[in-house]
Amino acid sequence: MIDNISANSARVNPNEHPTMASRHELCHLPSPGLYLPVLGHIKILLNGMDILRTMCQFYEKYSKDGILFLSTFGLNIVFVGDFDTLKQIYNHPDVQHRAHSDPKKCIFTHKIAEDRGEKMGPLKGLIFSQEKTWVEQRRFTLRVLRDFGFGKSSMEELIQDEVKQFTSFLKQFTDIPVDFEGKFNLPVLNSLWRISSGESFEYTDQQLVNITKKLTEFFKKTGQPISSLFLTQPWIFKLFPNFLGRRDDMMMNRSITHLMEESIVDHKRTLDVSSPRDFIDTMLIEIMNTTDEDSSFYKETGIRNLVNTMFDLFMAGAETTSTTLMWAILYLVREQEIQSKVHAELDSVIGQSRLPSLSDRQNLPYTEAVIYEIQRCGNVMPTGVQHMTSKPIQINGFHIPEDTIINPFYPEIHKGEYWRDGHVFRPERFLDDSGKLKPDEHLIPFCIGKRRCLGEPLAKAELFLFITSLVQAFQLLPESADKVPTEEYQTGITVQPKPFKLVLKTRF
Ligand code: HEM
Repeated sequence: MIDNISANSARVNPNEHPTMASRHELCHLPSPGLYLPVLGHIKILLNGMDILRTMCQFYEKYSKDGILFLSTFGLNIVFVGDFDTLKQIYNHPDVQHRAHSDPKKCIFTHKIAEDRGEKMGPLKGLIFSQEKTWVEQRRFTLRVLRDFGFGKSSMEELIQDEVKQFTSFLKQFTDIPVDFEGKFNLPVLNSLWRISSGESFEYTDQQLVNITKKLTEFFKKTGQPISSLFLTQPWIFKLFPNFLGRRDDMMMNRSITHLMEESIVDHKRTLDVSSPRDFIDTMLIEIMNTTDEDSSFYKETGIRNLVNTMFDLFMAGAETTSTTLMWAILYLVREQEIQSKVHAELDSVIGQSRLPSLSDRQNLPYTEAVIYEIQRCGNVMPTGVQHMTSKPIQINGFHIPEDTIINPFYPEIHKGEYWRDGHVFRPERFLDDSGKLKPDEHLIPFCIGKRRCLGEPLAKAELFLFITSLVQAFQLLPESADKVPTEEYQTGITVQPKPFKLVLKTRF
């Protein structure tokens, strides 16, 4: 059960910590016990470097009714590992914020704005905005992306072009051990960039190769507990500006902002209001037509929202999709029997003379089930994206104060008790007795509720077209019989497989 608490119930003392609920209001929640000011739950810090493994152990040992409260370096987070509880919470109108209700107290979003070189303050764009700005930006982005591509055949053609280019690029690596790390970043990013800005990059574009590399590093680093210091102890970074490589992060963020700004300037110069070409043109026209000063599309505010929304699409869409594709390759290499079944299904439905298309999906239930299983086991965002309560709520009998961070806990949602053999890669769990695809609402890689992933249709199309086209063209083999890649991972916001090599053999 989830309820609102009446307006006069316990409120947060905003002086105690500027970004989150106070300690005494959270200490009744299920947690690993001893919880010190600044350091937080000391057991997390004593438990070694693998934060994800530690969290799984703690979830098993200390959670109650799907709830676990953890604090590291003063960052207090409630994790939810129960599907039904998460469904209620993430649909709740008072759990749709990303940050503190008072913009002055959003250290998290101030940091992001500062990193991006944003002079107009925090909460711009899509992922990190809330309330009016978020509603307007999300509605607009969904509509425009739908008109320009998402769910349309034009989107499919763009991705297919990219897949073709990528498959022929890979032909130079056949029959030798090859490391795939980073190889999906550019084609994935190109599909997204083509849809939103009408442009595309060369795979050899050094500036872009560097940005994608830095973005990957940034995703890895930000998932570590020590990175909580950014949010809770900003004074450290005033004293030591390059602590934890913060200056590099800022440079990386600013080069992405710069890329967006340049593209917007180019679009402004060549804009024809009667014939918008892409997302940027359409938003520029919306900005030109907006006279309401409170609108997130008004004049310079509108431009800054455009820059940040573009940044958000780039950031949210590239790393998640390419990491999922890395897990796809890993599981296909590990599971040769499953790969053979996919080959057989693709050969019988599509053959060799044409590329797979989205309309083939309905005739490829086994392949679709394999993709579901890749998303379930790969679990690329183990703690999703944070939400914050804008009012106190009651969950499963627990009081959660206003301005508390809430994250999903995917290792439990995607691999826990519900799935019985959740740690086994078994696509058949998504098929019924007659071999038809059997989706399961507990599989939620794109999350659930009002803020669920906005790029889901694009991501699903990319996963399907990249995976099927690669398997159609190649046999993916381990480097040698005794070097089968393991499911070992590198933690961060997204979880990547540890680097491994495979051998590609051309099939036709
Ligand atoms: C396999 C690929 C992907 C996965 C696993 C994924 C997963 C997620 C998750 C878990 C969230 C958080 C939802 C929440 O806060 O409740 C999210 C949000 C978001 N995703 Fe994705 N995503 C993927 C691909 C994409 C793509 C391709 C795009 C870009 C077009 C995209 C754009 C976004 C945006 C803009 C948000 C923020 C939505 C909001 O705050 O309203 N994602 N995604």
